[in-house]
Amino acid sequence: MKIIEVKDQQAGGKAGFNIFKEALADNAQVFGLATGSTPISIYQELVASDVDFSDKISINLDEYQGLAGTHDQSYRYFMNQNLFNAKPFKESYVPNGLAENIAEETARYDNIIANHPIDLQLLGLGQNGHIGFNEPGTPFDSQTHAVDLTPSTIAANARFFANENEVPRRAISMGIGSILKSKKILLVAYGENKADAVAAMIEGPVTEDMPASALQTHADVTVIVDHAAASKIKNRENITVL
Ligand SMILES: N[C@@H]1[C@@H](O)[C@H](O)[C@@H](COP(=O)(O)O)O[C@@H]1O
Repeated sequence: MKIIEVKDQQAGGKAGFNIFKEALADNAQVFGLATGSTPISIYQELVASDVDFSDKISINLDEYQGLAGTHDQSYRYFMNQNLFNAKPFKESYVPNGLAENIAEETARYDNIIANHPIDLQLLGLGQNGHIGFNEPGTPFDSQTHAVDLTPSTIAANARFFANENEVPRRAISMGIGSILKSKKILLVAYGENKADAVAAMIEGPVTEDMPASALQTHADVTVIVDHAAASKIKNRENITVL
């Protein structure tokens, strides 16, 4: 893994933006995208730039079950607000949170991923080490699946809702197996509350108890962290400090 340590989220946004630019220069066609507060500074850099995604495809990691794309906490809505309205793609896929037949929806999504191999996958990191909504215990070969969110994820995501009761209990997520098929992966994490998960992801055992540790098995992963998120990494020789 290539580890880049930056001063703050703004600097992380610029470093992440450069990786998107490199991918575009390398003829990337399909971008795997993420939600949460972490990717916002990268999206701001993309929106402010002359980057053109109008002939590219995006595939998002996940969506809450039960929320329409027009709900202001749905991930479709988040993506429209933070990126797609300003930088439209030729096609932007997000799981359908209102799908009645979940098996059909997950199969449809797997088909989309199979038909559009992801060139660059952007990831945030849950405090418990989740990537997308792949909670601890998710098999490393998983495809798109329905997820029961853990109490810690529900509590962590409650900050975006009026109260914890309004946080959906279930989601649809791209699987770890699908994420690992991406040509290149960029994971971003900021803040002290991510420091344990960051260290475990990079230096801990590769175990399904720590979903992000699966990234140790991938050949092309870049991690962008701020000082606080990097603070528990033991081997500092591998870190490029910008
Ligand atoms: N499903 C998303 C993840 O994809 C994201 O990485 C995580 C961290 O969010 P934040 O970046 O706001 O810390 O939140 C949610 O659970």
